[in-house]
Amino acid sequence: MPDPVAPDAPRLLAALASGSQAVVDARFWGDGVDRLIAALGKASGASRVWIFQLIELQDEAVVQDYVFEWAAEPRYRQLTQKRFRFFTTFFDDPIYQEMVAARQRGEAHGFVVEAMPAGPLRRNLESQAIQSMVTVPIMVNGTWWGTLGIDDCVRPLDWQGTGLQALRVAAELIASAIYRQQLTSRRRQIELFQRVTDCGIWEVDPQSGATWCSRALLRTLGYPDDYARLPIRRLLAHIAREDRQRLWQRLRRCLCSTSCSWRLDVRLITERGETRWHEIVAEVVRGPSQNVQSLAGLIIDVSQRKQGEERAMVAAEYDELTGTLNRRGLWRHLDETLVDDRAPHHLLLLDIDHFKPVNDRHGHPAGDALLRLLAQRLGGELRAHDGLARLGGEEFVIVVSGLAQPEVLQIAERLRTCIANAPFQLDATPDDSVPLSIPITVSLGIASLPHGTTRRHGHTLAIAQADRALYAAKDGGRNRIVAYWQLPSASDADTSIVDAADRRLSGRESD
Ligand SMILES: Nc1nc2c(ncn2[C@@H]2O[C@H](COP(=O)(O)OP(=O)(O)OP(=O)(O)O)[C@@H](O)[C@H]2O)c(=O)[nH]1
Repeated sequence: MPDPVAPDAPRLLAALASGSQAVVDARFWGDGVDRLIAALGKASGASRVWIFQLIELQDEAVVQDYVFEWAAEPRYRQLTQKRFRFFTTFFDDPIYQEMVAARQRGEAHGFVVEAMPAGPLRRNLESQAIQSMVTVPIMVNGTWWGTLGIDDCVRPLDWQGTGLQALRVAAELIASAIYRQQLTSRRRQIELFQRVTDCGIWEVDPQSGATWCSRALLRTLGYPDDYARLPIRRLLAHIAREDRQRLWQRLRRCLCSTSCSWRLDVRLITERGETRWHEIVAEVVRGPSQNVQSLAGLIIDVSQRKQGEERAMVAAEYDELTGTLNRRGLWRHLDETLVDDRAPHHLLLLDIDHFKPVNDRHGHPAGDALLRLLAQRLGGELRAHDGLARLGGEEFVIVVSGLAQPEVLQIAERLRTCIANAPFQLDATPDDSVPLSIPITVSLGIASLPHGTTRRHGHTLAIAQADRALYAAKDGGRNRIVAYWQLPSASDADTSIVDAADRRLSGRESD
């Protein structure tokens, strides 16, 4: 066996210098690596320089891919050979298994094949006509990413000393190029993700109150991309006042509990002063003693979704013909209004007198137009927070709060007269070629919304009592008001009428 020769160290160091410049200058990191390994190959006089990337480390084998190569002559080329595409090497040789374990620790190996103990590894190298080999692991961010290797198929090269140190530096250079490339591609992914999803990224340090916001979020809020400090209070000032309280509550609840994530819709005030709905998605990172170490997440522009939800809510809770609340909307309005259990609440049931002849004489479209005008006129007489709903047909419900019985009777009287005193002016319809003036009257039944019962029962009872009062008003000649408490048979315990009202409210009774 000829004596091993050492590679020419000064030439290797010069190659390292020119190669490292190439790595720094290259627009695409792979081009720089190609030039570095070519410089190393030429300076060492070796047959081949290669880089394997680690794909998967298994219990019994390692899967790698051949990703870079420089060859002194075409006959030394292996990169294009199919057998090196995602190839698996089994640990059937303990020397190889130990080598893989050492690579994970960042250790290099140099060996002359003829001096190796017999076994699968030596046979493998001999089958490739390799006389000597050196391998240096490429450690990216402390983890074995792949291996830089040099094969000599002509001489036994001895890679100790300066030669090996030069290769270690080369592996470091390659690792930093890979790391830079990983960071760039991660930044690109984040930017793309933000552009596509209209979202920003944020992080809060609960100890110091310091925040970090992604560029997109800073831009949305009107700060420069590289804005240095944005204290949490300043960040929260961009949340609409009505939502800030909810957000604080959620933050406090999360800090006191063991929950790890939450979501909340808030209105965000953008740099242009626009208010846009955003969804905050938060993830809590806790330490070993459950203490909150950081709070981070996304803030996603959901204004389009909110508009859709609002449109759906309007469609679900408002009457298509008149624009007033429908039955479902009335239930929600009652639920919200009756939260204040101390104020008196009253329910007025209003029904057009002899509406059928209007339809019969002028046609359904004229009847519809009249219902629309009636709703407008009633709305004009009511306060913004009074509820106006169409139960169906020509029957409306009005909910008034905070007024005593005499005042409620006055309101009902005002509604009755404002309708009876001025006929409704209708445009010409297919049935009537001239504009119409239709006088109508309405009858009203009034009931108090009872306190101290379950909501559902209270609503139903009030509707039933108002219905009974309305029936009395119709019976008494129409165009009049009757309050349930004025009826001789009035009794809060009268539940026989509730079932009928229940049917009416849940729409089981035909309109
Ligand atoms: N144009 C129109 N008519 C409706 C609508 N819903 C119900 N109606 C009509 O309203 C009329 C209600 O008639 P009735 O229940 O007999 O009551 P009325 O004629 O108003 O008589 P009283 O209530 O007893 O004073 C019927 O002709 C229904 O067809 C609607 O959405 N549009």
